[in-house]
Formats: sequence, structure tokens, C-alpha cells
Amino acid sequence: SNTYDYIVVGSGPGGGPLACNLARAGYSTLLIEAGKDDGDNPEVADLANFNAAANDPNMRWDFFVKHSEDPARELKFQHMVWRKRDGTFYVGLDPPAGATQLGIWYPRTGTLGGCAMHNGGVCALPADSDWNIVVNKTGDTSWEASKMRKYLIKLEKNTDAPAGSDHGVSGWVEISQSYGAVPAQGSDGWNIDTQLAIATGQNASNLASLVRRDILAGGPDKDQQTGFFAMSGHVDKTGKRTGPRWYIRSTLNDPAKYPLTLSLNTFVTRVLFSNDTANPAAIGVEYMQGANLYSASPRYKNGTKGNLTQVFARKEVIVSGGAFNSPQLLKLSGIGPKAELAKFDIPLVKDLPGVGENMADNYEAGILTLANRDLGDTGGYVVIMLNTSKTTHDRNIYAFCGSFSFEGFWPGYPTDYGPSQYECALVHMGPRSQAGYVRLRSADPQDVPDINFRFFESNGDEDLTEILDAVKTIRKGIRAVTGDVAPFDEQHPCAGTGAECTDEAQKDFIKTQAYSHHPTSSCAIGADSDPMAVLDSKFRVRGVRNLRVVDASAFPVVPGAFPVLPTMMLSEKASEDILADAKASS
Ligand SMILES: Cc1cc2nc3c(=O)[nH]c(=O)nc-3n(C[C@H](O)[C@H](O)[C@H](O)COP(=O)(O)OP(=O)(O)OC[C@H]3O[C@@H](n4cnc5c(N)ncnc54)[C@H](O)[C@@H]3O)c2cc1C
Repeated sequence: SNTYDYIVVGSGPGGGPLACNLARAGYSTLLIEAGKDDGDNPEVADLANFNAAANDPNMRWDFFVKHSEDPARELKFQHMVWRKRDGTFYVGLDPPAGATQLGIWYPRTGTLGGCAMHNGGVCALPADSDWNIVVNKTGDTSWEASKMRKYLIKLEKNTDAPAGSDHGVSGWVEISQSYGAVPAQGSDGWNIDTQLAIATGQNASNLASLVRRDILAGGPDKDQQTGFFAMSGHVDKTGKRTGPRWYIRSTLNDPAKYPLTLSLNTFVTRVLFSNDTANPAAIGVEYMQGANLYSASPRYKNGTKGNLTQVFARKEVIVSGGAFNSPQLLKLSGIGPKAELAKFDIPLVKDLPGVGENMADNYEAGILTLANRDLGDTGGYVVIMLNTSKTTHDRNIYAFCGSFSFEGFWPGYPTDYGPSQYECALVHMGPRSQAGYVRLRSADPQDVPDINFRFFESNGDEDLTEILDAVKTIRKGIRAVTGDVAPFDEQHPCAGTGAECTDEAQKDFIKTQAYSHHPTSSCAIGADSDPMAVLDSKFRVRGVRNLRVVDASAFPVVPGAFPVLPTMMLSEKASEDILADAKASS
């Protein structure tokens, strides 16, 4: 048949669980995914290979973005990507003659399970205020932080939950702390952690228990707790990746019970609307069938088209293409800023100026060092939560430290500095500026949009100061390490083994080299009175019927340090809201 109750576009952490939940409630649901199923690829299946997964040309989608409107500032980004005359990439500050500037590489993936198939799998909770902001904006009290934990409990199968804690143990996604071992007592990792503990005001004699603290614990003061935690991830005890893809597979495994249909290698080009122009309703989608039809795919071949086919929804269409593709798809379908759509002769369905605006991302930076000799056992990653903010009492930095290097993204990333490398990577939470955008380059759905994060556009100096203060605290710990492993030769942001750098110079480095990979809020939920609001608090696209957006683009603000778990929680909430509407209308 070509008619279903629901059509969900995109199988990532937003759309995947939602489609499963709708089917499990008995509604015929079509889940459409542009990519194929890469779940058995060992680069994907073993979480430790996540860097290889993000580089895999069989599933990656390359976006080349801007960080600012200032071309000179863009050219200072050390991993700027250029296309050489021979078609290959050049990455760096000194491109060969004739190379074309592409932009800053921003990896995404077109595959079953979305970016949860190549991400680092790191799970963390948003601050309570990141949920409560929806209540403040819309008055919908179902978003109160105290009411959101039940979605975590529903979805997670936590295999490291401390006895008696408020965790889920029978949900669809295994979450564990198996992201690395505690370093052996007296090892290099142990000695470094000890100094980091002291520098961050903790009692280092409790190290073994500090590094095991549960970052997903609830409680009224969770957002004020700082210090060490264990890293949690969507990964099982043997290191195998878990996530929406496996929930989709297990739902498909029982077709007699669950009416879920999966359509892979299917690229949606627009949402279809009823002819009722005064009160338009989404009635289905149009798609092209075939592999690698989006030009973000390195496997895309210029000029390839798929046959256009239409499929229909009796109840609703739900767009879950992620923070870049959901706004692009809405605009291609006639929902977005009127002038932008007119520019590309796209017939207007609803003028919604907020579509593709308001995008934000966590700023990321790090302090990268080389030890004086090769490092031995450093365990896995230790997480350090810090509060370096002078204006909020919630913690604002999620740092993770270990023997690795992470300096952002470019084709072929990361750099390997060898076995002496030691880094603390920093995720800054709650960016004060939220000025990013996703705008059309053309009306061609196979074309990638124009994406600019406009980092540090407003109140940038406050955010930079908070990041620098975290660097300084961590640097103190690293410089206090003694023995033949020291001194640590810092690579950046202040090169040398004991160098003094001005705050200005360090902030300038962080500002020009900051990177990110957690985009959200490009189709944000907002108040009835806010002309920039794209969605209401039930994920409904404003001004049309039977259309919702359920993915990371719906968050009004960036949800904490890592969006994948909040997006899965949001998907569970949307499932409940949509099923409640279905029940009410039947
Ligand atoms: C390299 C990398 C590492 C990351 N690491 C972490 C981490 O450790 N922890 C964390 O919390 N977050 C991490 N993230 C971010 C996290 O994975 C995303 O926030 C999350 O996956 C967002 O889910 P989503 O459903 O909004 O979108 P996505 O995961 O992007 O899913 C969207 C899906 O829709 C499909 N799609 C899009 N357009 C169409 C169309 N027109 N037709 C059909 N299908 C379409 C895509 O193929 C994709 O499968 C990382 C991201 C990247 C890129």
C-alpha cells in the first residue's frame, strides 16, 4: 500500500525510537531513511572505532560550514578544508594554487540510526533549566524537569546503575560506563587524575570512587555537582555500540505484532500538503529512491536522480532529519521565511521566519599536551564537571581527559601525536549566542544548504572567559604532575612546558579554533506570541496541520553537553504526545 497512519522521515535518535513506539502502539508506520543499514560494519558496531565510522565514505555526509561572517577569521581556522584541482581535499592554512575553499568540515551521517551510528556515544543529561525553559516559554508543564526523568527510565537499560538509583534497567538502549577502565593505582593515569582532583578541589584520597560517580544520577542538586564522574555511553559491556538502530531492528523482527515498514535508500524531497490553502494539512511526502542521492555524500554522482514517488499518511507526517536537514526539508516544502522561499520560487505554504534560524551548538576546545615520555595505563576517559561561570550557579563545563587528541573535525581527523599525547577536551554548555542558521542555496533538494554557526556572535567574551578559566584549572593539575612523565609540553592553547600566555592570546586561539558537533534548535519550540517559534510544545509545526518535527532541531536551547540522550528522551516524550492525540481523535 502507499498509505500509512504515520510517516516518519529520518531514523536517528529523534525519528527512530518514535517510529518504533508508534508501530508498537499498533499504528501502521513508514520509517523513511536516506541511507542504508551499516549496523554490521565493525567501524560502526565497535564503539571504539567511532573516528573511523565518522570518516567512512560509505555512510558519511559532508557538510562544510562557516563559524562566522568574517572571511578573515574563517581563514585562521587551522583545519579549513579546500578542494584541490585534482578533486581531493587539502586541510590547512596554506592551500595550493587553484584550490577552492569549501569550509569547516562538519560530519553527519546518512544511515539507519542516524548520527548515533558514528558518534562518540557519550551520554549526559541536560540541566533541569534546559527542560524548564520550554515550560517558561510555552506554559506546558509536561516539560518540567521533574517530569522528564521518566523518559530516561523508560528508554535505558543501564547496566552500571548503582543499586537503588532511579535508573531504567529494561529499556531499549543499553547504557553503561564501559567507556574505559579506572587506571591502576600508581599508574600514569592514577597520578595525573590525582593532580587533576586536587586542582579541582576534590579529596584525592577518594580517587577510586570519584572516577566511578554516576553522571546520569538524578537529584535536585545534580546540576551544581562538580568534580569527577565516569563517562556513560550508549554502548554495552563488551564495547558494542547500542542505539536506535537496534530498537528499529527488534521492532521489525516482529512484523506480525508491530506494523512498522522501513524504507532504506529513500531520500525525501518534500512534504505534500492538502489543497486547502487557508488551513493546509500535511498528507504525505515525495521521495527519490536510490543510494547516495544527497550531494553531501562523497558517493553522490553529479546529476543522479531517483524516480519521484509519493506516499501518504492518514494521520501525520513527522520530520526527523536532524538539525541541518529538518529545516532544509521544511523550506523545500514551502514552510519557512517568506523572502527566502520566494528567492527560490518555492510556493509558500506557511511563512515561518524561524525555520533554520536560532541554531546553536556547544563550543568545544581543549588543552592538548605531550608527556615527557610515552604514557602507560591512563585508564579510559575521566570526566570533570566544572563551574567557571560568574553568572549561573549550574556547572558549565564538561571536560574529558585521557591519552588521546581531539582538535575538531576535518576529513581524516584526528591527529595522532603518539603514545605521549594527553588531552582534556572541553565542552562548554549553555552558549550565550544562538545565532546560527541553515539557509537554502537552491530549490534543489539534493543540494546541501548554506550553514553558518555565527559562533560568539553575542556575549562571546563571557563564554571565552569561561572556557579559558576551565583550561587554567586543568593546566594547574597537569603541571603539578611529578616524576619522569613530566613536564608536559602543552601544544595549545599556550604552547610550551611552563609558558606564560596572555589571556587575550589564549582567548583568540580558542575563538578561532573552537569546534563543535552538537547542532540543535534550528526548528525550535517556542511561545505562541514568538514569531520565531517553529513548533508548539507538542512538536506541531505552527500554522499547518498534521506535521511535527521530532529531533535535535526542536530544542529551544542546546540541551547540556551531549545531545544524543536528550534527543532520545525527547523522542519518547513526542511518542506519548502523538499517541495521546491519536487516542483523543479516535
Ligand atoms: C562525529 C559526531 C560525534 C558525535 N558524538 C556525540 C556524542 O558522543 N554524544 C552525543 O550526545 N552526541 C554526539 N553527537 C551528536 C548526536 O549524535 C546527534 O545530536 C544526534 O544523532 C541527533 O539526532 P537527530 O535524530 O536529531 O538527527 P540525526 O542523528 O542526524 O538523524 C537524522 C537522520 O535523518 C536522515 N535524513 C535526513 N534527511 C533526510 C531526507 N531528506 N530523507 C530521508 N532521510 C533523511 C539521515 O540520514 C539521518 O539518519 C555526535 C555527532 C557527530 C557528527
